[in-house]
Amino acid sequence: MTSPFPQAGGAEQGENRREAVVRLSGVHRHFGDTPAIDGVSLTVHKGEILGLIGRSGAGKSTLIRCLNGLERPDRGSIKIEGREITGLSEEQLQPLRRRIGMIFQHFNLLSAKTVEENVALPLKIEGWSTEKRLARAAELLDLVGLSGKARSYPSALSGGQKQRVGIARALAAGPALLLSDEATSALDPETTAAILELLKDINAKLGLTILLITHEMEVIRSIADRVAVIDAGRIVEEGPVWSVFANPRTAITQSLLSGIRPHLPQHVAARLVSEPVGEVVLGVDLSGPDAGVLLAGLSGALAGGFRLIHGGVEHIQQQSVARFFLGIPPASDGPARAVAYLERHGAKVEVLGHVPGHD
Ligand SMILES: Nc1ncnc2c1ncn2[C@@H]1O[C@H](COP(=O)(O)OP(=O)(O)OP(=O)(O)O)[C@@H](O)[C@H]1O
Repeated sequence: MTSPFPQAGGAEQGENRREAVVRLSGVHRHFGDTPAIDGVSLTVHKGEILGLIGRSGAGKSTLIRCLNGLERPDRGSIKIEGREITGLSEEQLQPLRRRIGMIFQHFNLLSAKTVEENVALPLKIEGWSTEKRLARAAELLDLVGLSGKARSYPSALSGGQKQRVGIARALAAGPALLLSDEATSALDPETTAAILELLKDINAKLGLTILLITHEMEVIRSIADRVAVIDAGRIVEEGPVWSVFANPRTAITQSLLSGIRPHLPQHVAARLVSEPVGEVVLGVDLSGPDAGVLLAGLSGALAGGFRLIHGGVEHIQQQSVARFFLGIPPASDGPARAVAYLERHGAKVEVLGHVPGHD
């Protein structure tokens, strides 16, 4: 049987890496005075997982609706697999919509149909025979780890299982793109991790291209290759996930990251003063291979030592991304030497203030 999936595979995948599945150029969609989408240019490359993150009202839903042709941009271009969709009629859009599989926050399963019927439904629309549909549904349920549930009804499933059915259904017709719209927002952390792991697995196994819409940086960190940050209808920052985590340039990205990046503990922050009394507190950001060994080196370079107040090193896409807070004794040239040492090793250092009493 030929596979309905876009195939992954060594060299072939490497060559296709930069091929665009979706390309938006200068897309605008205004509602009265509200620029819901305000000049968005964004490309989703074949085989990648692109995370699109933004706060409520940033324009994510409008962008999705433009992508599947439910909303027409005021201007700009949207290409799916190289084909311009903005001028197409409803009828012309139908086959293109089927190139995009979608999964949703609330799963959107049909409660009166069994799991296998839900999964097979898109194939009915494609005109597949019952036998072929059920065989494909069985294959997909196996892929998402739900082989034993084919005859169950959605009401008998957990949230995580329902989303697995949603994923199987979205993949049924062999889409070019899987669009995940807040697909884990209704799930607990453990189930979220399992579903994200499954998406990552399918991406690796099948080379499936995924556009992941979310308001949670945690989700982006777990599985995305690249991230684009949308704010007030504009893409304000875009890049490899590790790079944006290591060096968020905009206030909105910093704010979206604030919940999951180490920050100076409140009780220390409350005691910070600007006058040069007591220990100097430094905020240090560093990405790259040196992050893990930097502190050992700093220890050797500073006669008076230092205090690790908070923070650590995490690994994103095989890159180490470090963020920590140090207390340096004020004596002699310790703080200046610490800053010079850290900057020499590529760290971004911020002098946050002094903590009186910590001498
Ligand atoms: N049909 C509409 N009519 C008028 N304004 C709209 C319409 N759809 C969206 N908007 C406005 O466009 C902006 C972007 O909305 P959108 O729903 O795309 O944001 P979002 O990022 O998806 O938010 P959420 O995460 O809350 O769903 C908001 O200011 C919203 O009020």
